[in-house]
Amino acid sequence: MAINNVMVIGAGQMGAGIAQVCAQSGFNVLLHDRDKNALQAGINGIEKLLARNVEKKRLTKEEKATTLGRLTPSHTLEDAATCDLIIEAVVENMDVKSAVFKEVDTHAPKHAILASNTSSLPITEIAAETKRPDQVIGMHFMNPVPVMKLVEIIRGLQTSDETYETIQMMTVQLSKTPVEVKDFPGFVSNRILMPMINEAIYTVYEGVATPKDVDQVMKLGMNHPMGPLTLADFIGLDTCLYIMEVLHEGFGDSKYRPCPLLRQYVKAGWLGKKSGKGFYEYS
Ligand SMILES: CC(=O)CC(=O)SCCNC(=O)CCNC(=O)[C@H](O)C(C)(C)COP(=O)(O)OP(=O)(O)OC[C@H]1O[C@@H](n2cnc3c(N)ncnc32)[C@H](O)[C@@H]1OP(=O)(O)O
Ligand SMILES: NC(=O)C1=CN([C@@H]2O[C@H](COP(=O)(O)OP(=O)(O)OC[C@H]3O[C@@H](n4cnc5c(N)ncnc54)[C@H](OP(=O)(O)O)[C@@H]3O)[C@@H](O)[C@H]2O)C=CC1
Repeated sequence: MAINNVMVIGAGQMGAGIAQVCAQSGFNVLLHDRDKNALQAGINGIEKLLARNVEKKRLTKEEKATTLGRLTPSHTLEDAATCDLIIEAVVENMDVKSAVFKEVDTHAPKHAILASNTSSLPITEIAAETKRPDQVIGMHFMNPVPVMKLVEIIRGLQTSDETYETIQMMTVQLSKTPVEVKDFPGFVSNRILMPMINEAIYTVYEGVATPKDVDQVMKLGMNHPMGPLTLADFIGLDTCLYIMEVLHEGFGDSKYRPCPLLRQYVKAGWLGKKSGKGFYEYS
C-alpha cells in the first residue's frame, strides 16, 4: 500500500521528531496535539532544528521551506480521514492510548494503518480497541528521532503481513533501520535499557555514588554517549516510570520493581529535561 499522507498524534519530543523526519522524507504530515500550546511548541522545535541544519549546511533554505510546507498543524482527530498512516505518540499510558485508538479508528479511512510509538505497552491490546487489528502495529522510534537510526517494529498477534511490509518499507524511506520484534513487555530496547536506568537510580538511592559520578562511570568506563541518569532525564522520568511499571506488571517479576526515588521524583513533578529538573537542573 502506498503511503503519502501521515498524521502524528502528540506533539511532544517524540511526536515532533517523527513529524519532522516524515516531512523531511517527502510525506505530507498533519501534526496533532490536544493542547494548542504543545502543538505550537512542537512546530517551533521542528523549525529550530531545521534552521540549525541549514546553518550547518546539511539542508538548503529551499529544502527547509519545502519540509515546513509539508507540515500542517491539526486540532482535531477527525483530520485522520485524509491519512494513509496515523502514528500515535501520546503519553505512555494504556487508558490514554486506548481512547486515542478507539476514536481515530472511527475517523481514519478503511485502508489506513494505525501505528503506536509506545515504548513498552502491548500492541495486541491497543489493536483490540479498533475494528482493524490487522492494520495496527508498533513503530517505536528512538530519541532524538532525527538522529537515531533504529525503529523497532512490533507485530501484534493479529498484525497482517501486508501491514508489516508497508511499515518496514516506510521505515527505510525515512532512512532508518527497521528491526522486527515480538509483542512482549518493553520489546527489546526497553527490556534491556530501562532496568539499567532503574539500577542506576537505585545506586543513587542507596547512596553508593552521586548522579554525576554514576554517569561518569558509565560514560568513561563503558563508552556510553550519555550516563544513565542524564539519559533518564532526557527520556523523561514519567516515561521511565511508566515503562518500569509495564515491565513489572507484564513479567510479574520483582526484579523490575521501579526504584522508590524514581516514583518520588515523578510525584514531585521532577520529570527531567522537559520540566527543568530531574537528576540534574536545566535552564
Ligand atoms: C525510551 C524509549 O522508548 C527508547 C529510547 O529512545 S531510549 C533513548 C535512546 N537514545 C539514546 O540512547 C541517546 C544517547 N545519546 C546520544 O546518542 C548522544 O548523546 C546524542 C545523539 C543525543 C547527542 O550527541 P552528542 O554528540 O552528545 O551531542 P551534540 O554534539 O550536542 O549532538 C550531536 C548531534 O545530534 C543532534 N542532536 C542532539 N540532540 C538532538 C535533539 N534533541 N534533537 C535533534 N537532534 C539532536 C544535533 O544535530 C547534533 O549535531 P549538531 O550540533 O551538529 O547540530
Ligand atoms: N521520551 C522518549 O525517549 C521516548 C518516548 N517514546 C514514547 O513516545 C510517546 C510520547 O513520549 P514523549 O514524546 O516523550 O512524551 P511527551 O510528554 O514529550 O509528549 C506527549 C504529548 O502528547 C500529548 N498528549 C497526551 N494525551 C494526548 C491525547 N489524548 N491526544 C493528543 N495529544 C496528547 C501531550 O500533551 P499534554 O502535555 O497536554 O498531556 C504531549 O504534548 C510515549 O508513548 C513514550 O513512551 C518512545 C521512544 C522514546
